[in-house]
Amino acid sequence: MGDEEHMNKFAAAIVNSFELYGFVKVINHGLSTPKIEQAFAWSRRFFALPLETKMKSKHPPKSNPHRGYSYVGQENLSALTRADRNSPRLYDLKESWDQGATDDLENPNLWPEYSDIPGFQEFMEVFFHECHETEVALLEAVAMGLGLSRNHFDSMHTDRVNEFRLLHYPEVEVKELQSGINTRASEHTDFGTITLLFQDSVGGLEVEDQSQMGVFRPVEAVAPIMVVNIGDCMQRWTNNRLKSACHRVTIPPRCSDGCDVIDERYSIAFFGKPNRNAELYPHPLFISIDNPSKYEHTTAGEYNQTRLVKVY
Ligand SMILES: O=C(O)CCC(=O)C(=O)O
Ligand SMILES: [Fe+2]
Repeated sequence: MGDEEHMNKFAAAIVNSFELYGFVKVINHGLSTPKIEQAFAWSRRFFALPLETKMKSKHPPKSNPHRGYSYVGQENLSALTRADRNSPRLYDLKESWDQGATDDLENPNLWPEYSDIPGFQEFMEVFFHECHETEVALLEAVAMGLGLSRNHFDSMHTDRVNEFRLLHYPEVEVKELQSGINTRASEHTDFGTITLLFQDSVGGLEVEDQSQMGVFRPVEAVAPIMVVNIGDCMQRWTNNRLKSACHRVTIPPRCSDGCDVIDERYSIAFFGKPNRNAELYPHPLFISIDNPSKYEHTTAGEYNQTRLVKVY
C-alpha cells in the first residue's frame, strides 16, 4: 500500500472510531516507549516529593495561570457537569501538575526548584514539544478523514497553547469511591482540540458510549498505547460531527467484584489546544440548511476561560 493510501485508511479509521466510541487507541504514534516510561518515572519522582516541596510551585487558587501543582481536592471538575444538574459536588481524589509552552508569557510555568528535582524541567520541556508534534500529525489525519485539506488545522495550532498534565491518584478504598462524595476524576469533557493520554495498568478510565448516552465503558489501554479523545473545540468546528466525549476515572472493572483497595494510579494527559485567537465557528462543510450551526462565534481563548473558571 502506498503512503497516501495508507494515510487515507488511517484517517478514515480514526474518524470512524471517534464517531462510534468518542476516542481512539493509537500505537506507533511516534513517542517512543522509553520516552513514555521516563515521563512516568519523572511523574512518580515529582509526586513523591514532600507536600511542602510541591506546594512551592502551587497552582494559584484561581484559574490563571493554569500552571503548577494542584493538591488533592483543589480542582473541581464536577462543576462542569454537576452545577448544571444541581447535584452536590463530587471530590476528585487526585493531585496534578500543569505545564504550558516555555515561551507562553501570558501563562508562565511554575517550575519546582532545580535542587528539589534536578532534570525535571529539562525533560518536561522536551517532551512537551514532542507531544505537540504528535498532536499536529494526528490533526492532519483527522482533517483528511473529515474531508478537509490535510493541513487545515495546522495554522490554528502554531502558538502551542497546549497544556501538559501529570496526574496522580493516591491509593484509595473502593468504598470511598462508592460513597457518592468522592471519585478519582468526575465526568467531564476536555476543552481543547484533541487530548493525548497515557495511563498505567491500574485502569479506571471510562468514556461515554456515543450510541448510548449515559452509559460509560472502560477504556483499557495501557501506555505506550495512547488514548486520544476529541475536545470541545473540535466538536464546535465540526458542528458536532465529532463529539467531545464525556469521560471520567473511577473504580477499575477488575475491582468491582471484590478488592477493598485500589492501587495508586498515574496518568499523563497532553491537551492539544487551538491558538487563543482561533475562531471556533463551525467549518462550512458541516453546516447546511438542514444542519445549521449549533454554535455562536467565539475564540478558543475566550471559550477556554469560560470552562477553566468553573473548575478553579
Ligand atoms: O487520568 C485519566 O486517565 C484521565 C484524566 C482526564 O480526563 C483529564 O485530566 O482531563
Ligand atoms: Fe479529561
